[in-house]
Amino acid sequence: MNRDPRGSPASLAGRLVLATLGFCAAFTLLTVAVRTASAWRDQRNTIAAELSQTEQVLRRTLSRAIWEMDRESLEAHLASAAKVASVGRVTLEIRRPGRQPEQLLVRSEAWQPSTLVPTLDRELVYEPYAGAREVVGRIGLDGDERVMWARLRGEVGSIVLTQVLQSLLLATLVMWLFNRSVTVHVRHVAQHLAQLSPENLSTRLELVRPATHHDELSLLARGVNQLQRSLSDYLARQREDERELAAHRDRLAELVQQRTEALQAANAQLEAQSRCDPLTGLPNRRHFDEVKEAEFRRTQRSGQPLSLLLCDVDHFKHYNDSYGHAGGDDCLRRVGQVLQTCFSRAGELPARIGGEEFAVLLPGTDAEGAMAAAERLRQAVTAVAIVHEASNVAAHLTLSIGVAQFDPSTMDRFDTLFQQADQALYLAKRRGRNQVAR
Ligand SMILES: Nc1nc2c(ncn2[C@@H]2O[C@H](COP(=O)(O)OP(=O)(O)OP(=O)(O)O)[C@@H](O)[C@H]2O)c(=O)[nH]1
Repeated sequence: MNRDPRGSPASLAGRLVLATLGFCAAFTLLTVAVRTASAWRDQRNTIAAELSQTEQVLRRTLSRAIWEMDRESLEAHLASAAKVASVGRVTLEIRRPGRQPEQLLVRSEAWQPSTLVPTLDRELVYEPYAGAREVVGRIGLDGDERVMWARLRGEVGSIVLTQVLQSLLLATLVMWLFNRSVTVHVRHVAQHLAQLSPENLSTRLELVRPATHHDELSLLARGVNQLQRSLSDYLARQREDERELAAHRDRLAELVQQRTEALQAANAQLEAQSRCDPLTGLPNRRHFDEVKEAEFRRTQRSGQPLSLLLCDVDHFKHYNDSYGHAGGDDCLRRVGQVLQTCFSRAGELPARIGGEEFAVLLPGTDAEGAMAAAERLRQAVTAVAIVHEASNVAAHLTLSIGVAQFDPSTMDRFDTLFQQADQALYLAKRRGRNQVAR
């Protein structure tokens, strides 16, 4: 059950009953006041009627008793009149010709004069024979206020009792009807709403009562079911959108991955191409320069030997002139293949460093080893037998090779080693080409 912020039960039926009781109490007060005023009037009229009735009963007998001077009878009648409940006092004035009027007075015990109760005052007339009417006295009757109040109290008590009973019965009926037709269903709706979750939105709200009832509660139930349907549709759409979004996200991630891999491959290719001579496929001058410095420093640190071969195609200008530039390119390509074949061990670095110039870096190889390797290369190029008719050295293409070994005592830069290999190459050229010099 919901409770208000102060913790007291927030019962609609309870509040309705309190309001009904409050209204009934005010209505009862008003009704009691009106009915009491009416009862007051009725009581006065009743007492006036009783006084009049008493006077009518007494009139004749008293008139005769006065006429006949029957004092005993007079007093007896007066006493019986005083015994009537609503009569508080009886006053009798006796008139006789030639005499002072005489007054007889009978009153009930503790009677008090009051202006609230009715009184009655009549002449007494006696008619000893037809046509002879004579006034023999007066009779006065005063009502008894205490009797009127006692009767009024009884009547007001019954009025109050019936009104209170009526109010209580009405409040009970209202509460019972309200509980049965409203509170029970409102609680059911609240319980249904409290148990709702995205998983059970399809559970319809059904009021426990005949379906023929069409009122505000039916509207409420219809509204709740409509809202549940809308929410359910909305959540389904949202789930579908999320699924699509996730699929798009996965596809996007896949595309990004593919693009990244393609970019990385392209970068790697560019990186490789930037270090590769496109004509021969050998490492180019840039790659050679990077590696040579690293190997030079490593040799300085480790004390391992390091040798360098500088190779130059003999009379290549004539070759170009004889077989054209394309033929020259093809020739360079074949020389490159020979270099790659001869120096394929780990650490060996053959490279094209100029037009028809090649270099070979040989880490861990001393001068003798380098000389032998250079000779093997020279012979390998000769063995390929690339026809070079314009050469005055041989009928085939030849190589001149300069060899130098790193000497830590005299060399502090790679350039020094390079210069020494270049001088050896120059020497090989000068000695007649197609040879290895040191
Ligand atoms: N086809 C071709 N020719 C090139 C390339 N690079 C340089 N050359 C040519 O190679 C020739 C080198 O000639 P030189 O420097 O005079 O040397 P050489 O003719 O080999 O004479 P020696 O070295 O003294 O034997 C030049 O004619 C250049 O044009 C190239 O990539 N392709």
